[in-house]
Amino acid sequence: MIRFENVTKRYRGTTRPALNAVDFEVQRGEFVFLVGASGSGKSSCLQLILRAETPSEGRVVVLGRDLRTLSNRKVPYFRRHIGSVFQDFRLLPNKTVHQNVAFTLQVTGASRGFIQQAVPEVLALVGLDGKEKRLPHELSGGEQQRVAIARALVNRPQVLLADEPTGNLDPGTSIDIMQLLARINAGGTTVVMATHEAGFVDQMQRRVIELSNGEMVRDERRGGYGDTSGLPRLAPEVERGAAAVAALTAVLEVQREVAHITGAVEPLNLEDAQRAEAERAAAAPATDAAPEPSTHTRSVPVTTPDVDALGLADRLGLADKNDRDDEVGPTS
Ligand SMILES: Nc1ncnc2c1ncn2[C@@H]1O[C@H](COP(=O)(O)OP(=O)(O)OP(=O)(O)O)[C@@H](O)[C@H]1O
Repeated sequence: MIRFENVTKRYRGTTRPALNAVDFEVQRGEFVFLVGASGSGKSSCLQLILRAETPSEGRVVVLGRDLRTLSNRKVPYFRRHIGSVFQDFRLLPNKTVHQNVAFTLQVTGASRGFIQQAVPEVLALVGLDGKEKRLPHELSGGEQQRVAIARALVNRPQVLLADEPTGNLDPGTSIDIMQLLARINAGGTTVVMATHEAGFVDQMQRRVIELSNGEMVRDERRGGYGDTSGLPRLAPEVERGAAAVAALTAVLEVQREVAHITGAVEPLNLEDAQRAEAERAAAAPATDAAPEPSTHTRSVPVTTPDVDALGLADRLGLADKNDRDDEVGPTS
């Protein structure tokens, strides 16, 4: 149904190919996830299937047509068999839900009678009955994506391409959209979806094609997302540094009060301490494990005051000595 034969794609003005000698075949009715880090070539694959781009080398064959030999004049007819949805929905803002979907049929010259029948049917399929007269801005993100899916399906395409279809949606809405795509696939439509959603890929256990720097590095029948190290994530060091600085600030406050009472404390320079903490955090290997309490907070040269007596212990969480391992700083 879709075949990439040794496909290389070089965009004008770039040195590294976006796709390099990629080979795979998708059978009718399959659900295929395209995964890989940003820039690995997922969208380029979808653009080639849609004939929005052409390969620099190799062949792309879709629905039995070699897209190299497909004339520009025939591309709109070819695309009627390929539905596509994108992260940003791409709806016509001044047209209602019904008009957005009907528009696709109007440009292909469908009869009025067919449009009147097909549009409500496909809107019901995606769960949008009753919302026909709404404008896109009167819909939630999930509903807008459903309109885009309805529009992609109204021609009853054999293939549905989805480029990060849940990328702009909250987790709950994303699950609804994934369930809808799975249902469409169960109805016989071949689905090829580029995604960064590791959770969905892991749960659905469908075919996974993984790209890395334009090379196909995995093609697994029932796969998971695999290596998530390429996904953006918060650096734990920053959290640890923030917690340590909060602890240092607290200790400084104790020092100041102790100094006020006893006059016996060496002043601690917060900037020096922060710099030391930053250097320590940078030197420490990144880890997902719960951060160790900063050792800096324990080596501050405070002359043993009776902290409890200062009335600050409870406020700083120092009263119970058994709770030393508690993280300092924001906890949620
Ligand atoms: N029209 C273009 N002109 C030049 N370079 C492009 C073009 N489209 C994509 N590229 C480059 O091709 C490479 C692959 O991009 P592509 O969009 O296919 O990756 P992707 O895996 O879909 O990324 P993302 O997950 O961020 O959408 C990137 O280096 C990108 O900069």
